[in-house]
Amino acid sequence: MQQTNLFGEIENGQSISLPDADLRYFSQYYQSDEADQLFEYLKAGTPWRQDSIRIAGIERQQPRLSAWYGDSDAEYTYSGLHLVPLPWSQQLLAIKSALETTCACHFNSVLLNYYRDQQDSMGWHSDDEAELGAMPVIASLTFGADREFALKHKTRKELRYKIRLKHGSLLIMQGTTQAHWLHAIAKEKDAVGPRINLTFRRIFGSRSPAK
Ligand SMILES: O=C(O)CCC(=O)C(=O)O
Ligand SMILES: [Fe+2]
Repeated sequence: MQQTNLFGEIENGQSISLPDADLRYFSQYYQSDEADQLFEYLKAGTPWRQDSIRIAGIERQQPRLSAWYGDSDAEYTYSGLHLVPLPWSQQLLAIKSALETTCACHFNSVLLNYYRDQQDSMGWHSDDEAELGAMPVIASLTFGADREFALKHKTRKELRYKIRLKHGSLLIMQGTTQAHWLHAIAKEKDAVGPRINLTFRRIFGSRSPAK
């Protein structure tokens, strides 16, 4: 993790100012050698699955691999897919603890997504499921290839934003971001190497409160 200054802030955090959103970006939350190690560890050490989800009654394989870790009671359902968490690894717990200090908040689960190449993607969505509460804090870490993270406002169609999330970067989405904005990772035309993204979340309504 980056050095903190006297005020406990990470030097290179920057706010992305968009209406109705609260976004902070740390382009080098992990320095490249540590980010390289985490990428290799996560790629090789995660039991990746390709789940199917049901959209408008049609069953489709997700265009990426994923895995869900968390406290044993942090179950999560979206698009008809019910996810039961894998138990935390030491590495994921260490990352979680660093992020909790940075965000001054608690997480009880993490969704890992593995985009194998330029053909893998994630469609437009908001992370606004009821289990995440009204104004979720979502901490999104990226390892591996740069991919474009696109945002569009739900009602003000002229408002769009794109950022290439870098290896070792952290994007924090909080406040009203999920209520007002959609986000996506589009397929790309040119060849792109593998990318792993981790979104740390806090699921409410689990059988016991998050520690
Ligand atoms: O891969 C990313 O950067 C986005 C992942 C995402 O939006 C999600 O897991 O909900
Ligand atoms: Fe998302």
